[in-house]
Amino acid sequence: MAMKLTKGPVQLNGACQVPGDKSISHRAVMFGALAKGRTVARHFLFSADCLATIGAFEKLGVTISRDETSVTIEGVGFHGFKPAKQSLDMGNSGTSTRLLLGLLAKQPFPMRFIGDASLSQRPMGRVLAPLTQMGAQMTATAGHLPIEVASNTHLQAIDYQLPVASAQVKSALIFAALQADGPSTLTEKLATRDHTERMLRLFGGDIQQKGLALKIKPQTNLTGQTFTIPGDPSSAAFFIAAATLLPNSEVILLNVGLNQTRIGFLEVLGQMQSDIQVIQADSGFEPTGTLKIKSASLQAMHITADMIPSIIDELPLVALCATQAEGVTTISGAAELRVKETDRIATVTAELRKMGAHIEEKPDGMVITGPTPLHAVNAQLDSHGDHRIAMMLMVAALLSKDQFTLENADAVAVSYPKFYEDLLGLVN
Ligand SMILES: O=C(O)C1=C[C@@H](OP(=O)(O)O)[C@@H](O)[C@H](O)C1
Ligand SMILES: C=C(OP(=O)(O)O)C(=O)O
Repeated sequence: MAMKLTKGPVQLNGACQVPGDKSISHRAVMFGALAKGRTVARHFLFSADCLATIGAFEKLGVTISRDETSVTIEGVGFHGFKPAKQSLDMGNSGTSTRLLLGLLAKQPFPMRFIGDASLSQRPMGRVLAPLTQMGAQMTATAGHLPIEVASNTHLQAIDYQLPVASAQVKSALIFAALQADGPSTLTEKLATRDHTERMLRLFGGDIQQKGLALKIKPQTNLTGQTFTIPGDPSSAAFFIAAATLLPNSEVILLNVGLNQTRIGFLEVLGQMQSDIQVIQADSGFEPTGTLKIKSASLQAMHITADMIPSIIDELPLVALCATQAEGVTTISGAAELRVKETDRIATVTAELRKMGAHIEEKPDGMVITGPTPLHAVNAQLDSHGDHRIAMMLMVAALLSKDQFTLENADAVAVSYPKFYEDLLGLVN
């Protein structure tokens, strides 16, 4: 599908509530299935990625029902899954694949994991290596999907230093460690999103944290819960960027997740001199709040490796903001961007260059010189099938005020099916 707009607007105004957090929605289904009893997750994100997680559990015999905004999971416990008659199709979702490989590493029946063309090129060795060390029986083709998981009845505890900063790897190993034969220790290089740890505690589990080290005891007695999922800060980021960059804008975003491991984009924009007011709400199992964003003139900044995990999914937008900021912005230590839905260093550079941006590609980041006006006419913008690139380019195209076409615009279905509707609803 190609998105076409005939005339770019000049400002964004109004209030919006972005859909539920993608990372937390995946985990709600996973913990809901593993627990005993019923789980109800409100403000659930019904996007293609989360539907892949739901579909996998349904194939494993879990009953999951939904209404417009919530999902209900009838938990079966760690030992209640039934052999799937078909392959488990992970679609485009790295989170579903990696977390489920850990969660399902000890089942007394074989499984086959498959995914779409993009997912089938993404590295899975990062979870297969430690899971195999724990005793899981998994076979991939050169570290990629499809993956055959053999029947397995034993997992050994592990003491593991994560070589990449990845919440997906950490979470896969937490799920496996819950089913191991003794306590496991996982140590991170940099703090990554901690939604798995928080949700484990919410479901009655225990996980000890000391600095960057996690200690997990074997435990399979989780209890179903009812809770509300906060708005996804990574989806909110598109509105934050658009309101900041489009002059005379003022946007209020309600019920946005403000977990410390996810607010790097707010911190980066703050350092770039944005105008964002954060009103914290009462903290539940995940902190949330309201954001009020006004237009601002941005200044360049240097983004280094230690900041990357908390802005990993927002980096395409950081690059866009940098094209409008005064000075030279550098992003380094972000090589992980190369193994996302697309090589996001390459796609961001290529697409924003088409619009006239000054961006230089580096092996682990980008160097962006601003401010430069962006032009979308005849740019033939293309998301390359990557949802975050599609949404970033939509914001970039609004800035250009030009008529434009965005190829593969429907990629937004992966994390935010109603993105265009919500964004254009604030345009005036
Ligand atoms: O754990 C998660 O829910 C996620 C972790 C991150 O991936 P990595 O762990 O591969 O960095 C992030 O990019 C992805 O969108 C969601
Ligand atoms: C990288 C992402 O997701 P996943 O790894 O789950 O495909 C993302 O949503 O930007």
